[in-house]
Amino acid sequence: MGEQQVKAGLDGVIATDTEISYLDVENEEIVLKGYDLIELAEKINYLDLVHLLFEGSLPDQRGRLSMESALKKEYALPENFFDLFSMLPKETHAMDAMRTGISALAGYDPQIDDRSTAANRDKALKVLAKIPNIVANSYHTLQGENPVPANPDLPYSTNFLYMITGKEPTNLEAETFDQSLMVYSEHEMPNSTFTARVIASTNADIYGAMTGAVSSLKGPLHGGANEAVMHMLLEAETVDGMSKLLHEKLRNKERVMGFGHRVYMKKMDPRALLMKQALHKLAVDRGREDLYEMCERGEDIIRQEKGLYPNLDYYAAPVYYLLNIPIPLYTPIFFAARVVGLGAHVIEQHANNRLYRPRVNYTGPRGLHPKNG
Ligand SMILES: CC(=O)SCCNC(=O)CCNC(=O)[C@H](O)C(C)(C)COP(=O)(O)OP(=O)(O)OC[C@H]1O[C@@H](n2cnc3c(N)ncnc32)[C@H](O)[C@@H]1OP(=O)(O)O
Ligand SMILES: O=C([O-])CC(=O)C(=O)O
Repeated sequence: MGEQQVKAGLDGVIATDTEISYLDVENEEIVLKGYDLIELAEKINYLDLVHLLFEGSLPDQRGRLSMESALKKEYALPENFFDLFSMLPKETHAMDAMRTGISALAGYDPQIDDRSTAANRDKALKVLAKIPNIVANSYHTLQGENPVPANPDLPYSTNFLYMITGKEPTNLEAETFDQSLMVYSEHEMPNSTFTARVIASTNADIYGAMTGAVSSLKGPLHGGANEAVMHMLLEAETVDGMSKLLHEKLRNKERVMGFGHRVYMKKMDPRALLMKQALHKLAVDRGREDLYEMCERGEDIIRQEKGLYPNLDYYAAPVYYLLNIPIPLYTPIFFAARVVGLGAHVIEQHANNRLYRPRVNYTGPRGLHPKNG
């Protein structure tokens, strides 16, 4: 095999054919099954989008109700499941607790070794049904709080937010949270989706693929950035504080969390723009226009100084803050929203599988020999 040029970070490398989604950078469109994700996020709700990704079409009223009722039947976790979380050290990060929960679900699924599209869809729906319970209640358990039981009278995403905060959300809160789940739902081939597909390509099961994806998503260069953004905003405290902090970070050549993207790099992430608008509405509602102004100031500075634009995590973080969501749950929520996208990718991988097994450009020594004895 002759030497081939390595693309660091597989930048620009095409990993697979897919019918799920595509980042059309030229036209600034995130294509999801033929639709524009932003238009979907403005017009439909999260469960409609789940229907689109799993069934291939937007639902009518009957399809919507039947998907919601199928999910509700699967809300409950196996008996004594929360004991798992009470055994973990109190310091365990919410992402690690969630990863443990998803991994543990594998043993309860009699269909685990069935990789057919129908069985994989059932399994992905089960994870989707149970993920609000795992995210909210692994956290509550680790905090020494009582689990918040699901309220099946609420719509799926409203119930998710309710289980996190323990309070029934207002319409504005519920709609904003639902929209955030939509913009986080699927994004072509990020590191976590690639991880899931690589794992699935060994014919491993969907729980294994998703557990691996959680580990990938936790990293601060990926999903972990939303938490880091909120810590930065809290450290900055004020609009002027934001200027000071960012200039200091730039002087120290630090990466500023929530900015830049492998694919958008020179353009604003359209999902960030939608969350920016959502933040404005919430900030006005809460009398926290200062938080919105801090974010705008940060956006201006990083564009002027580095030519970089915010990604989704930059504006999702303050949105979650104003929804009274604890910061350690920001990345688990990102993952929960992405279960649908990951599920679709594992289904597609198993339906037309070839093992991922690339080669290397070896740069180490050759011809060495161990000494005898
Ligand atoms: C929803 C999501 O998961 S979106 C991603 C969330 N992650 C973040 O917000 C973390 C901050 N951002 C970053 O670290 C990067 O922009 C990434 C990881 C998202 C993309 O990285 P890559 O495509 O690999 O770009 P790379 O790391 O090579 O950066 C290219 C250049 O831009 C600079 N750069 C990129 N992002 C940033 C940033 N956020 N702050 C400061 N400089 C940056 C790099 O320092 C580098 O400069 P150099 O060429 O002078 O060394
Ligand atoms: O696409 C990426 O590399 C990261 C990202 O924005 C996402 O996963 O939503």
